This record gives sequence, C-alpha cells and structure tokens, in this order.
Amino acid sequence: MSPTNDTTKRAYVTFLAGNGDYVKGVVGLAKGLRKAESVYPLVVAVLPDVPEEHREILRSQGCVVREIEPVYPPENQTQFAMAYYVINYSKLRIWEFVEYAKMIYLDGDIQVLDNIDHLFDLPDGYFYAVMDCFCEKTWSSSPQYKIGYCQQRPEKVQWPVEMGSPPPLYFNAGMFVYEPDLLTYHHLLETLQVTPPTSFAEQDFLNMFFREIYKPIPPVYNLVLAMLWRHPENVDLDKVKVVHYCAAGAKPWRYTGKEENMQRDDIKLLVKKWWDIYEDESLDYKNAMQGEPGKLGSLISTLNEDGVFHQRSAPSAA
Ligand SMILES: O=c1ccn([C@@H]2O[C@H](COP(=O)(O)OP(=O)(O)O)[C@@H](O)[C@H]2O)c(=O)[nH]1
Ligand SMILES: OC[C@H]1O[C@H](O[C@@H]2[C@@H](O)[C@H](O)[C@@H](O)[C@H](O)[C@@H]2O)[C@H](O)[C@@H](O)[C@H]1O
Ligand SMILES: [Mn+2]
Repeated sequence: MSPTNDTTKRAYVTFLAGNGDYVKGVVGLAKGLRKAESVYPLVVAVLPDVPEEHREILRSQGCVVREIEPVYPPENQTQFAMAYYVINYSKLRIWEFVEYAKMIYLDGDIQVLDNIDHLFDLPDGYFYAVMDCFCEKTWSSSPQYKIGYCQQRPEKVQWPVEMGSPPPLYFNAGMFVYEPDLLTYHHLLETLQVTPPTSFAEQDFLNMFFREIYKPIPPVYNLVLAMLWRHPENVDLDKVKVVHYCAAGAKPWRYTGKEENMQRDDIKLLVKKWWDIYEDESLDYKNAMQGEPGKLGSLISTLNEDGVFHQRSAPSAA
C-alpha cells in the first residue's frame, strides 16, 4: 500500500522511563535529529515516573511529551537478559498514537547521524527493522548462542537439521518503522497477556507478533554496536546512519571505557560523536529556531496539542 504522504501524520517516537539519566539519551536524540535536518517532530512516550523537570527539558528541546501507562507482561518467573527489560513492554503503548499514520520508533540510546526521513516513504502494511545479532553473552541462554549460530553469518555454523528449521529472521527492537493502529494495539495487549515472557522481553514478543509482515532493512539504520566486533564484515562505519549504543558500557552519557570492547577506537569515535551533538548548543531547540530560515528549510511551526511549537516542512512543491 502506498504510504500516507500527509507529512503532518508522521513523527519519530521514543520511550522514557524513570527519573535517571536516560533523559540525556533522549535530549541527544532530539538534537541529533535536528542536526540531521529531519522535518518531523520527536514524540516522547513517558511513564508516570518521569519527573516534570525532565518533561520540561524535553519540551524545551522541541519534543512532544505524551504520558503513557505502564504495560506489564503476565505474572512470570522469567529471568530477563537484563532485569530492567520488564519496563520495556510499555513501549507497546505507541501503537495507540493514532494521530500519526506512520512513526519511526527509536530507543533513547540511539543517535541519528544522517537524515533517515525517507524511511517514512516505505510502503504501508509492513514492520521494518534491522536484524539483530545473537553472538553476545546476553544471548547465552538461547539455542542459537549454544551452537554458535547467528543470522548475520548463517553460513558460518549451519542450523542442524535435528533442531528443526532455523529461527525466523529476528529484529532488534531499538528501531522500527510502523503504523499506529487501535486494532493492532488492542490485539498486541490481549496477545501479551497470554504469552509467557522470554529473556528479551518485548523484543521477543514483537518479533513473534509481527513475524508475518517483518521486512529487514539495511544495518546502516540501526548499528547494534556488537556488530563491530562480531561481524565487522557487515559494517561500513562511514555509511552508518543510526547508531544504537546497546552494548554493555556503551551508553555515552555513562561511558567509562572500562567494560569489554569499550577501549576500541571505533567505540571511542562513536561515543565522541554522541557527545559532540549533545554538547552542541547551536542544536538546542531555542537556538536552532533562530537560525537563518534557509538553514532548516522553509519550516512551518504549528502549535500542537501540548501547546508546544514544533517544526514541519513546508509541503514539497512536487
Ligand atoms: O531506565 C531506563 C531503561 C530504558 N529506558 C528506555 O527503554 C529503552 C530500551 O532500553 P535499553 O536501550 O537500555 O536496552 P538495550 O537497547 O540496551 O537492550 C531505552 O533506550 C530507553 O528509551 C528508559 O527510558 N529508562
Ligand atoms: O527489552 C529487550 C531489549 O532488547 C534489545 O536490546 C538487546 C539486543 O540488542 C541484544 O541483541 C543485545 O545483545 C543486547 O545488548 C541488547 O540489550 C533492544 O535493543 C532493546 O530496545 C530492548 O528491546
Ligand atoms: Mn537500546
């Protein structure tokens, strides 16, 4: 289906929980999208525990702040790969944002280094995301990890016939292109309540739920950092548009360089890129809006329901 070309119904969306330091990740993301000259707003879905002071910081950076209620998986004894993953089920609320027809979800620990607005033009009816990697210790309880199989290099270790068919293509849920829709939203929540949780929480659940319409997009749209040491042959750093700081110790705002792989030159370069954007005051919303009109294209600001000005591109002449 041809995608909606109503640019007012397109937005980026991220998720923020807690009163900790992930708010820095979201500020960095908002500034990175501005540096990449994206013409769409960034919606931030915040849990009730995000303090008003953090919400104000996000509004002052031009974000549209939307409070969501938490989503919990059914009672379970699951050991998540990371204990805090349980809060990530709340990401499912973004299917309720039906004032938008097409959204690109980005984790708060993601940075956009190059304009990716063209992804909004992908045909409707599919779920687009980048394939993940199974080689990190976080996967150690999975059958793939135990036999050394990874979808990034399927020819390296063949999937044994006695284990049935290889797992379907599996995406990283830190970045995806999707269409908010109330029927899908209610189906997601109903299905969640009857689905036993697994180690990668909502990422596993989304992979199961959207497996029929999942379409892989190139790794330049979500560089899962472990790819740099697990599958360097699949990475061309000069072409990467989106960096996902999901490896242990890689969150730029917490970076100490002490964890495994964190002394790599490419990691140091990517962490510096994040900090350069985060500390660039010319990218602050209040300053960027005073830039010469040509710099940010002929933008039309509209007042949104939150009473926050945010930018939209002028409808293209074409
Ligand atoms: O304390 C937290 C933990 C997670 N998140 C949000 O949930 C996303 C997923 O968590 P994370 O990126 O840490 O998972 P990873 O990609 O590292 O597995 C983050 O990017 C944030 O957007 C948050 O806001 N506060
Ligand atoms: O709640 C589960 C999370 O699962 C994913 O992170 C994982 C995955 O990328 C593994 O492949 C890595 O090994 C690991 O480090 C990393 O944390 C998503 O990025 C995150 O948004 C969220 O869905
Ligand atoms: Mn992440």
